[in-house]
Amino acid sequence: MFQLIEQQDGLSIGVFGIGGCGCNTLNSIYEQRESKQAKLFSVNTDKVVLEHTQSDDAVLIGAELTHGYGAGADPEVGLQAAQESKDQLLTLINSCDILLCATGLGGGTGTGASPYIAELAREQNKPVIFVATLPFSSEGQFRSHVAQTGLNALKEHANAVITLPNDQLIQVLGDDVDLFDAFKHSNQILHSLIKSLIDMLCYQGLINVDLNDFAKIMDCKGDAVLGVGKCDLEDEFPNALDDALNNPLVNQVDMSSSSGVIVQVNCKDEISLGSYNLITDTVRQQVSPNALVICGVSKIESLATNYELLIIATGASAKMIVEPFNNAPSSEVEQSPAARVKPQASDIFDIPAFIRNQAPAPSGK
Ligand SMILES: Nc1nc2c(ncn2[C@@H]2O[C@H](COP(=O)(O)OP(=O)(O)OP(=O)(O)O)[C@@H](O)[C@H]2O)c(=O)[nH]1
Repeated sequence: MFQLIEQQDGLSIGVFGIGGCGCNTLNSIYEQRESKQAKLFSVNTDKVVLEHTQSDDAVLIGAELTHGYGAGADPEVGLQAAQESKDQLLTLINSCDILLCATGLGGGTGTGASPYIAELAREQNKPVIFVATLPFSSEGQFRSHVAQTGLNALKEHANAVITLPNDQLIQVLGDDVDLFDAFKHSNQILHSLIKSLIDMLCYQGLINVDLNDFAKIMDCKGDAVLGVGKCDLEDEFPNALDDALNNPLVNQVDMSSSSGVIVQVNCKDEISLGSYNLITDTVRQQVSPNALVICGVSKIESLATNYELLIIATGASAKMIVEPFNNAPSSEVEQSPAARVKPQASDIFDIPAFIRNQAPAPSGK
């Protein structure tokens, strides 16, 4: 259990982007952020990616171990890199009250460093929430297995882990979607989940969900789901609710098994009591009568739409599980970081880091 947290003048939220995917998400958040209440921290073993990530503070983890060349898709290297940089990570962790982290599971840095960062945060009594992508099936069984092992480790330490399987990008956006557009879309979802959390925690609500309510819900073990729905008119609430509860890009969980739920309604102006009741009743009907349901309402004039619903359910069981790993073909086992050399082209950041890293090293380097 968490100790009660004294909320001072302002809550300090640390948004951590860990590994290549996490850093891409930070770039998207940085470009669109409205307030500096949330501090953005990039964490990577890859120096070049870090230099191209927009954040308030950056930590190159494992500089001695990897020389800034990434973790080579080896989570053990990601873990050791984070352990080498424990003091710098602790400085960042201790500068915030709550950690919201974005990462991509399946590579070395995010998969290896994330559970360790979550563990450090829990030791410091800080609530820590992860939003993590799972790799495309086409990336191979080796990466799926690495991701699944990392996810299990992450769940042991983080308060809540929300997963976005990349495969669902294809199902939702279609086979023809450009890979970069698909990632942009996914990063936008990661961004919107994190932004809604920041809004809920930072704005003083009419009915307020504070950090201790939040910590209570986050303390319910099991799978977590977090969804956002938006609308301009009150009679569009059923659709917005459906969007929040059934975002096809977020791994679905069985709401009826969930033991804790936060329903947060943000509105630009006001909301009728009838609509508020409709929203909270609909959510209550989906969960067990014993579940702890906390509802909040905040007025946020800067919202892009008139209403925004945020639903966080924890302690649930997953509806969808990543296929277990059998035998990884040896050809899929990737090179060690020391054996890899990075290309230097200046337009390289048009290519997601994990694809860049699979490209053969340029000859002569
Ligand atoms: N949705 C989304 N997924 C990404 C993105 N970048 C990478 N991924 C996914 O995340 C997984 C891990 O890739 P990275 O984040 O680049 O890897 P890393 O954690 O930095 O690890 P190393 O490169 O081995 O040091 C990949 O297998 C992809 O499935 C992105 O921008 N968006």
